[in-house]
Amino acid sequence: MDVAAVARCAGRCYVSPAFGESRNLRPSLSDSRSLEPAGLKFRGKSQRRLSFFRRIMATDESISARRGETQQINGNVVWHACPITKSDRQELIKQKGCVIWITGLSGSGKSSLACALSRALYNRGKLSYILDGDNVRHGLNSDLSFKAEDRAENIRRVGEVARLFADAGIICIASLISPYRKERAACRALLPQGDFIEVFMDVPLHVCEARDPKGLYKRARAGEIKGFTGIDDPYEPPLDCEIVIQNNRDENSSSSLSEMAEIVVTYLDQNGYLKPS
Ligand SMILES: Nc1ncnc2c1ncn2[C@@H]1O[C@H](COP(=O)(O)OS(=O)(=O)O)[C@@H](OP(=O)(O)O)[C@H]1O
Ligand SMILES: Nc1ncnc2c1ncn2[C@@H]1O[C@H](COP(=O)(O)OP(=O)(O)O)[C@@H](O)[C@H]1O
Repeated sequence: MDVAAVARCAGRCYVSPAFGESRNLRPSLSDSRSLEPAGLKFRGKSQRRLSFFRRIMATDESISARRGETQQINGNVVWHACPITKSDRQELIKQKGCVIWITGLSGSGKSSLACALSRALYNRGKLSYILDGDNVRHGLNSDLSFKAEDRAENIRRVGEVARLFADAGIICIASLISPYRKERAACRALLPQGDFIEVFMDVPLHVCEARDPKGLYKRARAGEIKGFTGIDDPYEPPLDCEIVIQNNRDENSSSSLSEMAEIVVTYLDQNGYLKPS
């Protein structure tokens, strides 16, 4: 789909102009980083070994972007770099790792879009993996509730896992309510600039509530579920996300799902994620 086609969908979906051009924005890395500010001094042979170590570390883009020069050592734990880098992995699978972060109310269509997007990418021979809030809460995050601190921890963990997938070269699709701006911003900050693509499912509460596929809104209205997002718990819509999708069709139209997926695929294509760096 071309830009004009994206514009034709503008009633429901649009790409934020503020972010539409964000390609190749990874910070340039220099070999000048040093462990010395962290208190380590290397001289002679050790200095040469350190140069090699630095060279390896400098190729690990996502980690470098995330951790400052002085943060390669965390207490007694030293970052262990591997000479096979993100770039190597991306070259191998002919795509660029990134995170598509889909946020919105329960029933807004996050999981549906995630699946449609994964299918659309698969059809183009691109590898993606979905981290869905519902599913992750069955395993990794099964210890977390829906109180604010636990939602924050849920989002933090998924953000960290998503970063690892992106570092693997995979297009990671995270679909969580993720109601708080601060936590979404923290996940964005884990990735090199441009590699966190936030998609807002902009669907009014009454539409989500009318869908109510799991009957949760009904139970929340009846007071059986406390702290339900949109009912008696907050949702903070993004102010500056890359893509907004107004998914408020009520009919069971699978074509709208594939159209929405195509909007995201177009964004990825135009921003260079569907080919190696
Ligand atoms: N209290 C409360 N508030 C909101 N949602 C609730 C709640 N309790 C259970 N559920 C169901 O939990 C599903 C997963 O939520 P998330 O992990 O995405 O939520 S969060 O990001 O931690 O806020 C979420 O899935 P989706 O409906 O797919 O959004 C809900 O169905
Ligand atoms: N564009 C769409 N076309 C048809 N049905 C949709 C569309 N978007 C969402 N739905 C339906 O709305 C309900 C909620 O979607 P879902 O993806 O489970 O939302 P969420 O993951 O945000 O809770 C599901 O029954 C889904 O089939």
